[in-house]
Amino acid sequence: MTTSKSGSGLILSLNSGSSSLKISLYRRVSAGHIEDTPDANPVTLLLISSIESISSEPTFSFSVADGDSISPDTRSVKNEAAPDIKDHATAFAHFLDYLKSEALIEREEIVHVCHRIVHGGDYFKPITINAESYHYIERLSDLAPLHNGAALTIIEACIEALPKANSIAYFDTAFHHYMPQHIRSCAINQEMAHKKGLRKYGFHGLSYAYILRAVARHLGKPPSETTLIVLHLGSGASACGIQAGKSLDTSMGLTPVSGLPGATRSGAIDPTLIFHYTHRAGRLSHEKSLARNVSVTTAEEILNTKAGWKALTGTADWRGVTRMWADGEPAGVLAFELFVDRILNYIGSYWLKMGGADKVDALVFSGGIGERSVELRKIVAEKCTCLGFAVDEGRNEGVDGVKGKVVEIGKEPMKVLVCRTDEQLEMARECALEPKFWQGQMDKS
Ligand SMILES: Nc1ncnc2c1ncn2[C@@H]1O[C@H](COP(=O)(O)OP(=O)(O)O)[C@@H](O)[C@H]1O
Ligand SMILES: CC(=O)OP(=O)(O)O
Ligand SMILES: [Mg+2]
Repeated sequence: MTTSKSGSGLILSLNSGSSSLKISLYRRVSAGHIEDTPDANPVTLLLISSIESISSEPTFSFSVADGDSISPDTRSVKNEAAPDIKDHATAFAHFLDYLKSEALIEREEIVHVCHRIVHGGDYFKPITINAESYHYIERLSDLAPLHNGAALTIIEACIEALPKANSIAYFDTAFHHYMPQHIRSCAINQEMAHKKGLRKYGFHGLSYAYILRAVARHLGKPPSETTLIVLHLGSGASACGIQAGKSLDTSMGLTPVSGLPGATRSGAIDPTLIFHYTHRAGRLSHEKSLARNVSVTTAEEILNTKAGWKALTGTADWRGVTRMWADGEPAGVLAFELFVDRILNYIGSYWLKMGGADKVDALVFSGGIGERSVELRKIVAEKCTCLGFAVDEGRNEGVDGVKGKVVEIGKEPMKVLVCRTDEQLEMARECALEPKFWQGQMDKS
């Protein structure tokens, strides 16, 4: 264990996903050694923890890191069911209790807590949490019903448990801030659109920023010259066309419900469908599964929590869907084929928009499903053969056994990659590189 009780400069990074809470603790390296280059790694990982399947069968895992790698044989490795966890706030409380019981660090050593906030609205730079920014993020909760409210409950818990630490919000939407106007705009009355902020924002931006840098490094190119089609496939799934280091287009929209379907989300549908689904669409929902500070209509509640592969198959876990598909169960076959079909919509679109084989450097899979589903990667790549993408079966099946951030699974001519995304590291890195967050901090490392 590399933590020291006397040291300072610890950064806690919290990533509230729709089905998970991922937590990493880092030490900022000595300020004298920090370079702000795309390759700089200004933090050292100390420990990592995650709570997955929060709203179904929660599991808690905790590992102590050895330098930059996780050492699974250390005494504090845990991976167990955690039935006491009900939501993100209780997940975070469970983590803090475990940290305390292991006495690995003094909580006072944590200087900054980085929070992944999915919807940042007009904020596109990290911002310290104060009353004003807290309320701004709170007002956006209805535009990310599975995320912002849950993240705010964790911010509150942090302020209480770590009163000396500074809470900083990092936004998923920031990476997409400079999407061209005609791509982020909707074909509606523009006066209304501007007044109410009705446009495409895009999400998973911390993940895309991390992937861009990791893949560019792998390819030996500057990020600003790297063009990728990236699939971030998890409980929330999205695609992004990254052109010369910038988000050109992405599949999620005003909220994370649009684009690809997810574990409990519908993805893009005809906007009038919901009025034919229920005559109560516009009424306020009283659904208890959403965070207490989220207030949405029945339509939004249905499309966010009662759709996706959970609605199609009864399970929100892609592993279960894959089993059903492999067994030929009609519901599993429908969910699997539907997901593949929708993914192809975006690959084809971004391929065309970004100039095809001459320009696109790679197709990248990431997120809980993209990083782990051998079957999904194989079938998506097979469907993209006409674009020059192909997967090497042995490499595709062997991904779990290969270390590193980026794994090659393709065959010539086009690159197909798996990137193990790390939103926590993306936030901690930005935090460590931002001088204003460290002014007045003694560098004791
Ligand atoms: N071995 C696996 N094969 C396929 N899918 C997996 C596997 N392990 C986890 N998953 C899927 O990944 C999803 C979680 O994705 P992740 O990106 O970690 O979550 P979140 O969207 O909450 O951030 C789970 O719901 C599960 O369906
Ligand atoms: C934006 C989003 O859907 O995030 P996640 O996949 O982490 O739930
Ligand atoms: Mg996620």
